[in-house]
Formats: sequence, structure tokens, C-alpha cells
Amino acid sequence: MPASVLIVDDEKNILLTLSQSLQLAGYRTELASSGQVALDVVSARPVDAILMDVKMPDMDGLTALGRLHEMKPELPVIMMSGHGTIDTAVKATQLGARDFLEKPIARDRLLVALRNALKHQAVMEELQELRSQMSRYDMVGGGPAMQRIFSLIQRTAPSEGRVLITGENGTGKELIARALHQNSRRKGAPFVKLNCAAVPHELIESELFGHEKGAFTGAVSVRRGKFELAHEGTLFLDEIGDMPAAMQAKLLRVLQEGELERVGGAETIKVDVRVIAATNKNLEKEISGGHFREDLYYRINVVQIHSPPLRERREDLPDLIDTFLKEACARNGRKPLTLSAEALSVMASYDYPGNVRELRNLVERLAILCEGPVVSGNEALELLPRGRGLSAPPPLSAVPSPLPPPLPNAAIAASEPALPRAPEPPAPTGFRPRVDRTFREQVEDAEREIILHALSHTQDNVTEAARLLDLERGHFYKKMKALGLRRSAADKDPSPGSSGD
Ligand SMILES: Nc1ncnc2c1ncn2[C@@H]1O[C@H](COP(=O)(O)OP(=O)(O)OP(=O)(O)O)[C@@H](O)[C@H]1O
Repeated sequence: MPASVLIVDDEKNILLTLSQSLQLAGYRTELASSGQVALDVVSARPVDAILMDVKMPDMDGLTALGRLHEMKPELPVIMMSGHGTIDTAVKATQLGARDFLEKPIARDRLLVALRNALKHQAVMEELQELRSQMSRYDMVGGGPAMQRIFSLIQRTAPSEGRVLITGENGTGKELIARALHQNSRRKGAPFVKLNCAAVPHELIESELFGHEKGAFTGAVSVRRGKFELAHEGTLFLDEIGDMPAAMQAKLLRVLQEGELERVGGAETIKVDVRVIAATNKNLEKEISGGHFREDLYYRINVVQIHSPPLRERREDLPDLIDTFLKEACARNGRKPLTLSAEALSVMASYDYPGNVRELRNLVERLAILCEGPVVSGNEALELLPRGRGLSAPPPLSAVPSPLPPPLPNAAIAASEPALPRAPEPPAPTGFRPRVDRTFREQVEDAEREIILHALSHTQDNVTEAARLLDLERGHFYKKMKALGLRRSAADKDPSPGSSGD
């Protein structure tokens, strides 16, 4: 549909001439003989742009412009005047006019001004839509990759289609899964998450399907699994590429038939769950290597959303940094910080192997350590891990900075409370600090490692393992439970209940 232009002038001839020119150029026109009539038209029906004279009896153009701007700040208005002075033009711009034309008006100049005003308007509307999508999905990023993701979320969320989200760690896969749930008809029901890589293989079935009382050692009461908990809602299976083969077959059955049995149970339970899965692995490679079932892959991969690494969408960095900086400053009770152009270019030269999660942590660190109010290039430089991931040398010479250098990992470890002494201290087996998992997740990983190591050292004797780590036996049990570890059949201890915890 052609754009509609409201022309406002008290001189009939001008109204008719301008209207003719615009109609010839393909616009629809409406005519108003005064500022008041223009206000009435705009409040009655939509117009796309206004062309308005300054000098009119009753209500002059500038007064009408001020009122219009209050009513519809986004509506583009082009002012025109036969006695245009610089002052009037400046005033009109201050009141929100998009352009100012001098009478007599050259047709070409008029058409260019109108085209520009409408184009500007379209861009603003697009930006507005993007902003509202971003706040709707709790995700930041206006670049083409994020726009593609928003559009896929918008089209997929209302359906029942299963979605496979792929991408490196920390790229926002869980946020996408949550956005899909929040924008689906299931949003009133639970969103339940299971990280398949974080649960020991022998526990994953009972985590997903639940268990009956006495199903195995430690199953002291009936427990509903994640599928039951997610009934009528969404189950997010993170790191599905790490699901053990036996479990993949069982998952396939639930996806095909919508029913399951709890571990140790005979009753068949019907579930209505939308499954969204995520992985940082290449599942096609996993299939060729015999580690992932092809039939399961096709079941979970109805729609695929790929979340690219941050280094491939650097255009999102300014928005992400700005958002995280505002959040971090508010959280740490300090005045808002801004980034200098040098700091931004330093931050943009880093590759972020831990993706958005790593960026968020670095920005938090900036908010805590920088003096402000503007972060300098050197402060940003000091913040980045040295010698890792820089895609190009930062454009600054490394001069001394007011910031302390980043804490080496050893120093961080040294500032943590030391583990209790034990007669034969078991060392964590394979834990390495990572930037792609949160602090809490890494501490839990380390705790799980320590406990499993102690248990293997004592042939699963819990009392002995707790003693070795200098922990209360009851506390040791609680920790195991919180970390998703269960006592194995080999555990020769009496039940934790008998210890009174
Ligand atoms: N587009 C985004 N806008 C705002 N925050 C984001 C965005 N993408 C990721 N984040 C933030 O980055 C962190 C990691 O995101 P998320 O947990 O969704 O990533 P993930 O890909 O699921 O990671 P993992 O594979 O390690 O589970 C979170 O703090 C999240 O809020």
C-alpha cells in the first residue's frame, strides 16, 4: 500500500499543487487547512508522514508540531515555510521535525526529504521490534545471527516441534530453550532442565524417569523423574550428546510413545512433554562414530537452531557489554560505568573461547575493579587472559594500569579455604579450571571429583571416605545427595538415617 502523507497549509493552491506532485510520485495524500485540523486527522486515523506549513492562522505550524510530537513522537513531520529563518528551522528541529523545506518547494527536494523521512521511520520501527523481541526473549544482540535466532524462536515456539539447539558452551543455548518455552502454549507449566553430562551414568535413568521406593540402594522413597515433573511443560536436555547409549534407547521409546516406567516400577505412566535438546557436539559425527543413535537424532532434530560462537558475531559485543555492565554495576552498588572506544576495541579483539558466559564474567570483573567512570583501553587490556584467544594484537601499548593484574589460577586457589587435612588426602582426579562453566558449576564439579575419588579410595566405604576428608558423615551424605551422587551397592555402611542426620 502506498504511504499516506498529510499536507497541512492554509493556502488552498499550495495544498493542491503539493498533493498533485505527491500523488504523481505514488503517495496517497490527505489535506488539512490548519494545525487543529491536522491534529484531528492524526488522532482519527493513521498517516505515515506530515508535510506542514509554519505560518498558519489559529494554530501555527510550530505549535501543532509540538502537540503532534507529544501525541505521536515517532511520526515523521517535515516543516515548510516561505519566510524561513535559521531560528525557525532550529526551533522546528528541536520540536522534533525531521526536515525543513523553504518555499517555493522544489519537487525533487520534496521527494528526497519525504523518502528519507519514511526510510528513517521504517528503520526506527524495525529497531523497536528488535528491542521488544530482545526483551521478550531476555536475549541481547541485534546482529544478523541473533535476528535469525529470534525469527526461528518466533516461528518455532508456538509449535509442538522438538528443537535441537547446537553451539559451543556459553553461547546462550539454554536461553534459547527458555525463550521457546516462554513463548509456547506450555509456558504456564514447568520448564525442567537436565544436564546429561553432569549426572553419573548410573543415575541418569532415575533422574529422567524417577524411581520407586527400594528400587536400588539409597532409593528410600518414591521419586518422580524429570519427565513427570515436566508434564504439560518443556524438558530441556542439555548436553544430550553425552547421554549413555542404553539411556538413548529408553529416551527414544518415551519420545515415540509418550509413556515410561519409573526405575523399579511396573506401572506405565503417560507424559505430555515437549523435549528441547542442546549439544556442543557434532551429533552427525557422533552417529558415524557409533556414539549416538541415528533414530534418536531424527526424533529430536525436527527444527535445529544453531547459536554461533561470539567470535563469529562480534557485532553483538557493544550491546552485550553495555547490558552486562549496567547489570553488574547495579549488582555491585556502583555508578554506571561506560567503555571508552579503546576499551571496546580491546574487548572486540579477544576471541572469547568461553563465549557470552566468559564475556559476562569479564564484564563483572571490570565493574568490580575499574575506577571509572570510563573504562580505559589499558584497564580492558589488563582484564583479558594473557596470551589466550586474542584474534589480533590489541591496538594499545601495554602501559601500567591502575588495575591489579588478573589473578593467576593458583592465586585464586590459594585464596580459597584449604581443604580439611586428611590422613591420606585424595587429590581431585581430572579437574581443570574452565572459563565456560560458572564458578558454582566448577566448584560442584570439583566437589564431585573429590568425593568420587575418596569413595574409590575406600572401596565405597562412606564412613571411611568421610573420615579421610575430615567431614561429618551426615554432612558427607548430604553433599553426595546434593551433587546427584548415590551410594553404590558396594557401600557397606549403615543407612544415613541411623546416624541421626
Ligand atoms: N544473547 C544473550 N544475551 C544475554 N545474555 C546471554 C546471551 N547469550 C548468553 N548469555 C548469557 O551467557 C551465559 C551462558 O548462557 P547459556 O547458559 O544459555 O549458554 P549455553 O550455551 O546453554 O551454555 P552451556 O553449553 O555451557 O550449558 C548466561 O549467563 C546467559 O545469560
